[in-house]
Amino acid sequence: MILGAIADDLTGATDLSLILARNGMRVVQTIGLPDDLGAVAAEADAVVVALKSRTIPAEEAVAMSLDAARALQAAGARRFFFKYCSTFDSTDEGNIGPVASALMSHFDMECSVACPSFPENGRTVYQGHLFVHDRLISDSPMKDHPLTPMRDPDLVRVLSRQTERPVHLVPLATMRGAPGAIAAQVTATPGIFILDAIDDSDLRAIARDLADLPLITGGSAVAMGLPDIYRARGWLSAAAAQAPFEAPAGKGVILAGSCSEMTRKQIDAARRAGLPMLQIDAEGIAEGRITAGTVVDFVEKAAGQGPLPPVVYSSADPGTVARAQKALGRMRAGELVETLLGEVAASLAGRGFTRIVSAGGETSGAVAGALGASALRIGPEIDPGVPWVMTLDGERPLCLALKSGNFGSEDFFLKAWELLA
Ligand SMILES: Nc1ncnc2c1ncn2[C@@H]1O[C@H](COP(=O)(O)OP(=O)(O)O)[C@@H](O)[C@H]1O
Ligand SMILES: O=C(O)[C@@H](O)C(=O)COP(=O)(O)O
Repeated sequence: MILGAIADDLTGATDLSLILARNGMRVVQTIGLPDDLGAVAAEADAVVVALKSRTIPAEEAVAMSLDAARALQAAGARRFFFKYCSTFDSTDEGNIGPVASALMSHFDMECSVACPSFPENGRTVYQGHLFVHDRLISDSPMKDHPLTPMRDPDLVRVLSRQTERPVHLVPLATMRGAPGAIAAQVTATPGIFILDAIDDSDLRAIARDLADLPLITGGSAVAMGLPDIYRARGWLSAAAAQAPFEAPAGKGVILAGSCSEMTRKQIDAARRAGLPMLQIDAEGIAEGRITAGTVVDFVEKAAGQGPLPPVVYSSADPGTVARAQKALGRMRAGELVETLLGEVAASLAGRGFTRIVSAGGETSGAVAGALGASALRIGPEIDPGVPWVMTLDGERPLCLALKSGNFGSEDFFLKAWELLA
């Protein structure tokens, strides 16, 4: 293994795994830290460990991430990547700053870099400011995210609030300067450097200049240039022929806990296309009106009535979410929904469902956790950042599509199904 990556959520890990696989690395993604990481790593150029550390208390996220780093190191990783969201999802308490800083200390580094840029999905960084398509992030729907509302677009300022290390900017002019210019700036002063990056050539310049940093932190696309550099050094084994990705027969379901604008559009598109729909909500779960049992009954009946998978969604507009959070507390409202969707997924898997689309990072973490999946193989790409994946453990393989809330086109749910057909 060359690259050991630590991702702060599951959909983010899948996104990174897809980019590395697309660029020719043999990738295995784990969910949490399995006991046999060494065995998993023996067959891979990169291992991506998916944590669920984005919104937990910072000290827990640090401890979890350090455990992952130590395990990846013991399994032979030579370079490390800390993956977080392309929308830099975090709060003033963390967890990007505390985890990046702790990993830097672990690897004995005075300086490293941070960059969420993902141009293919419309995330760019200019003058240290994060844009989502044509808007500053603070003017995008991310300002109303249920757990990590992003209301400051200046990443130097955002990260400075999360770490005591100095935070600096590498401006676009340096990013596009002569080879070596980025490395020269980054290694001249201690601290974490936010990197401007507005297209893929900027991301490839990061790999060219910084592939020898023990740790790079960023969104998935920041890793896109690393496989070519490793290959040029003869570090990658010739890719063995991959077994075809054959989805197991069985019924399917779509579970959506993301409240992002894009997921809500995807739900509307699914409704228009005639998919059976069930809306759930946090207060209904808290009051016992909605249980895993009632939801599973609906899904089983609906799945028996036609070829299209049923959709269960808690996705709601910011006003509705805010009311639930006021009544129940922000974290509790989220946990109620996540736990229920996890229970539903596990129950359906036990009843012969083999294809599950899950929308939302935290949601997908809860769903995969409840399914007991611990390792995934990356399959065909549905939309940028979202592949079908197959569980590698358990008695029967399951096909999962773990969709970041913001990713995918409006017809994502339909497209996902067509791809398996
Ligand atoms: N109706 C709702 N009321 C309150 N919280 C909700 C509701 N629906 C979903 N949530 C919570 O919002 C969070 C969405 O986060 P996540 O699943 O990561 O989606 P995204 O990928 O869009 O960030 C989850 O914790 C989820 O349980
Ligand atoms: O970088 C990204 O945007 C994604 O890989 C990601 O981290 C997704 O997080 P969620 O939006 O919470 O699914």
